[in-house]
Amino acid sequence: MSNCTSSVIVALDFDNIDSAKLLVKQLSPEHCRLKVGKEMFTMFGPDWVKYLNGQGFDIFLDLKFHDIPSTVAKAVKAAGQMGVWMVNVHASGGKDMIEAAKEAALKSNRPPLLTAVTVLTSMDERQFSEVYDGSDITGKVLSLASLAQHAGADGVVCSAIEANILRSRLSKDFRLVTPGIRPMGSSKDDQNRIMTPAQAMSAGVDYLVIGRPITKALEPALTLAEINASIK
Ligand SMILES: O=c1ccn([C@@H]2O[C@H](COP(=O)(O)O)[C@@H](O)[C@H]2O)c(=O)[nH]1
Repeated sequence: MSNCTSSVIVALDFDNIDSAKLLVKQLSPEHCRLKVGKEMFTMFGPDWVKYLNGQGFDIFLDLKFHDIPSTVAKAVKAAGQMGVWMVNVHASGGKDMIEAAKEAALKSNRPPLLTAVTVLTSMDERQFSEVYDGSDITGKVLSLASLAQHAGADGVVCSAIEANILRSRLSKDFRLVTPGIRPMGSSKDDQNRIMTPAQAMSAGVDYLVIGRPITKALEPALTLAEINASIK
């Protein structure tokens, strides 16, 4: 584990490892954690995660496993062996799947935190209603988060918009990990449920996942420093 003092997790979504390494060299493990997602893991695999770990960063492996319990358990075990700090599954995979994932995580020497994705932050009401009938986003996030907590997850991935209600209904140490974070004035891209870093922290979020507003900034380290200052 690093001695990170920040709540920011920088999402590394690059199709080129040299560009990603150039960015990482400008960042410090004290000032942020890093997230490796589907694109970079598919292209560069466990070696990329080990490289970042070797630079001293805590790594959130964001592969959002969603499969039968035994398959997810084996994937989480493999993630634990890679030494990641956090790994995630889809909460909609159900209680048995989350329990199996948690059991597998606990078998690691240094068990990763297990979080469960509720409703993707890119989803607005229209997209949501095309997938789920007869419920609203907040209600669905709350029910998936309660399920995840009862199944032993350490927290959920949700939008900061839901943080207030989750904080009031779930245990205090249940981690809220929120993508869809946009500093004032930055493009929302394909995110729909967004908040600024300061708004999210006031709503009770534990970790802010921020990708493009930092990775595409002219001066990523400066942008990160400004975000960190805004949430002190
Ligand atoms: O609901 C979710 C779950 C995961 N993500 C991931 O977070 C980052 C966000 O990147 P930005 O560039 O800041 O939009 C990205 O890697 C997603 O895969 C999410 O956005 N929403």
